Amino acid sequence: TKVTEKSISTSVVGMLELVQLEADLIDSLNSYADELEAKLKVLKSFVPKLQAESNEAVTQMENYVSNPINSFSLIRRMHEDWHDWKIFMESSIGQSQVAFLNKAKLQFPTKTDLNEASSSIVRLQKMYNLTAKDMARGVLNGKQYEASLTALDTYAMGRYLNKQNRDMAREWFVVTSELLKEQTPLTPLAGEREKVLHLFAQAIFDYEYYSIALSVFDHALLLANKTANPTLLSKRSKFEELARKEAEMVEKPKPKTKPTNYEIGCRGLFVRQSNMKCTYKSKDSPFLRLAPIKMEYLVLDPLVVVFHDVLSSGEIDEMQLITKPFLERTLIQHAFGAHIIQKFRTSKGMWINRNHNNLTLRIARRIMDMVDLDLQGSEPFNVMNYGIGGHYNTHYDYYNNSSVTDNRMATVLFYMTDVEQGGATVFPVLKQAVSPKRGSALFWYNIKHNGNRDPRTLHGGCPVLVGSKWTVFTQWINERANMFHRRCRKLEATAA
Ligand SMILES: O=C(O)CCC(=O)C(=O)O
Ligand SMILES: [Fe+2]
Repeated sequence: TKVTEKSISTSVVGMLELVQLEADLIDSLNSYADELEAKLKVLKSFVPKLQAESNEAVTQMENYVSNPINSFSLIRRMHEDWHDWKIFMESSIGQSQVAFLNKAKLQFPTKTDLNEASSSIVRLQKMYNLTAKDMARGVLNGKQYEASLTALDTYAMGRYLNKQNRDMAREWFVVTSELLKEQTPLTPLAGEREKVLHLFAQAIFDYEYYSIALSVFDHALLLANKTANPTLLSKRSKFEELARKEAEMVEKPKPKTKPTNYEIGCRGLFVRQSNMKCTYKSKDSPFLRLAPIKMEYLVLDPLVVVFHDVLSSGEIDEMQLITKPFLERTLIQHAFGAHIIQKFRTSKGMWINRNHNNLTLRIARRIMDMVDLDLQGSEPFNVMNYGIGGHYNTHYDYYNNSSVTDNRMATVLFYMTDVEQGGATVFPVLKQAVSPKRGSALFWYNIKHNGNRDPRTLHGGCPVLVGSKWTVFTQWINERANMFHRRCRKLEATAA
């Protein structure tokens, strides 16, 4: 199934193009201003000269036209010059800039893109327990970033949330009303400040957040600083009355629901277990003899292991380079083979064969060295890039369908970037959270010794809060080629 939706917000790569496009549009707007200015300059310098000539004529009309030279000149001017001025006035300005804008429009984010981006913000807000106010000021998990939202941004969030969560929408509209008092929105259609405030007050009123609407309305009156006219005053008393009723009706804020294990894990609040064990895996293969792998056991049953520094920086760069052009919105596989886009999983991804090139072959060999499993029959590498709020909700990697004969017995997950905040891989049942670290890999068994699926391996990729979870790539290892290991796992033997 081919997806045509661009899904800009689901990957950082898509966002880079948007940044460049906006810069180009601003340049174009600037040259539009230059053209306007050039036209204006002609006018401003010519009009006074025209006026001087005309003034002389008007103040002594008869005298002026009785001179043949003046009258000839007047006739000629009226016959010729004013046609030229008409052409000048009618000549449209900035046509090339308008054309550029029209072309650029094709690349603009769609309504779906904006909805996805909004839903990512909501996801982050819920998952990391963030306030709208902090987010608007660029404070994420207590850390101040050089980023902020405008009143138009926070208003868009309120509008998005209005139908699904009025409490959260209210929070965003409150921030909007505060921002409106500090700043004038940067939109050419807004006009003067007072008018903008009235427009927002009305819009928020229409969404039935009366006390917020009233506070914006009052600020508009304050700015106008003149005795408000009767129409405005009667409107205000309507706002006020509804705001009063609203205050009586507002329910107490609901007690916060207890965070789930997944949320606790994503927030980095699992207690670190102290019985962890580290070792070097060094025998068996030429690669390992040269470069022993640092192994960290997170859980022994089911086995969950982190391998440190297993991909070099150069290998990662190359991997990103060859996969970048092919990243597409990841789909979730559903019953009957249907693939659909889901909020459940927001990322861009692609499949790449293990025998794609020397690098992928080398990585495949390394996986076998690391975990002593055969990759024959397993799916290709799956490369992923998570964008704003990108995540993969909790799931099992194995198929639950009993007709599946070759299930994903184990998973290796390589991290190709550090993620500044968020983006951990969390196992809520095992109470384990692994933060992405460029070059390291996470490994676990999905299937038990007896061949049964192991539901304790439930896991998910937490939403990325800050940073880009760059192409985590996953190798799901199927079991058919590894029947022997199901009963006799070398790795676990090493651990014991
Ligand atoms: O990105 C992650 O941390 C989890 C990815 C995952 O679970 C998967 O690819 O199956
Ligand atoms: Fe998974």
